[in-house]
Amino acid sequence: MDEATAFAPGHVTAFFAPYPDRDPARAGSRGAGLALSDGVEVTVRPADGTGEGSDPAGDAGLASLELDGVPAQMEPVERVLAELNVAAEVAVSSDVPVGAGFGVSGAAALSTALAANAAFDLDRSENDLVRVAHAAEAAAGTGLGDVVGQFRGGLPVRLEPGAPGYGRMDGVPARPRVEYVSFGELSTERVLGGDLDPVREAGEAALTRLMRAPDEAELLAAGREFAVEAGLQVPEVAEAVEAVEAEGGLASMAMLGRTVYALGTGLTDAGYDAAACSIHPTGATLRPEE
Ligand SMILES: Nc1ncnc2c1ncn2[C@@H]1O[C@H](COP(=O)(O)OP(=O)(O)O)[C@@H](O)[C@H]1O
Ligand SMILES: CC(C)(COP(=O)(O)O)[C@@H](O)C(=O)O
Repeated sequence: MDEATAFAPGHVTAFFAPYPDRDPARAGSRGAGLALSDGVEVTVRPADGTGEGSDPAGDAGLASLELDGVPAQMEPVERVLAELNVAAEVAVSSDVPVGAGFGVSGAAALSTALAANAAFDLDRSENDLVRVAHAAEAAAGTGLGDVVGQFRGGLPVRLEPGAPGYGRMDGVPARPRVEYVSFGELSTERVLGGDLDPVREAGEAALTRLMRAPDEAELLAAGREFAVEAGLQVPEVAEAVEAVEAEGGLASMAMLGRTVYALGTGLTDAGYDAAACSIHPTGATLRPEE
């Protein structure tokens, strides 16, 4: 095939308990979040234009990457192509801001894996491609739980950490409208490189709370409590969450970004100029051939 395109939903983590591991396929997080209809589309094109199988010359990897038309770097994408042993040009376009808690790096890695498999006829299974993307993301230090959530869709719950074969998923059976406002980036690498004990403790408490009553309101409430307990809340987000609650709505902080998300019309009701989307029901997918 000349080229292939895949889509992965943005993934907002409501709360997480990180479990790093030397094996990046076993590394991951427990927690829960929201897979959004807004997300990331990736087109993969063989660098030599032939698209015939893997690259025996040994120069496999990323030939070039554009993010919304501008040359950019994304380590998880580079790692996916190196692991799949193909040389490709990658074009990423994102509906959601990068570095702001929507798991753009995980979505780009997962879409790249799905599209590269099609473009190069690699004959890998979906679980295998998810594992490659998950391990690339964990090894790059840009995320732990986004890829498996983005593959599942809905309101994914990570009961056990890790790629397919190691992790275990569940979900919250609801499909709310979601609004979000982003105030900017928060470094995932910096938080994951810091003291994870308080984050893990708060994440475990939030997961226990959610699984007692797994609905959308509890997901938001558990996320709100987690942000405070884990010491991750940032002032602009806290202010917006309070403004939404003052109008009777539910909001919380997107991990890990300076981003607030709300159910329904919570942010517009509080006077914010918010983006709106729905829950992505099925998760990441190859775009059908035209
Ligand atoms: N302009 C940019 N701003 C922020 N990150 C960028 C940009 N261009 C490329 N990147 C890459 O995008 C990824 C963002 O991933 P991450 O920090 O996990 O944020 P997100 O919350 O979107 O997943 C990183 O791999 C980073 O190197
Ligand atoms: C919270 C995070 C560790 C990072 O999320 P992001 O900054 O969106 O890449 C996520 O991967 C998770 O495990 O839940």
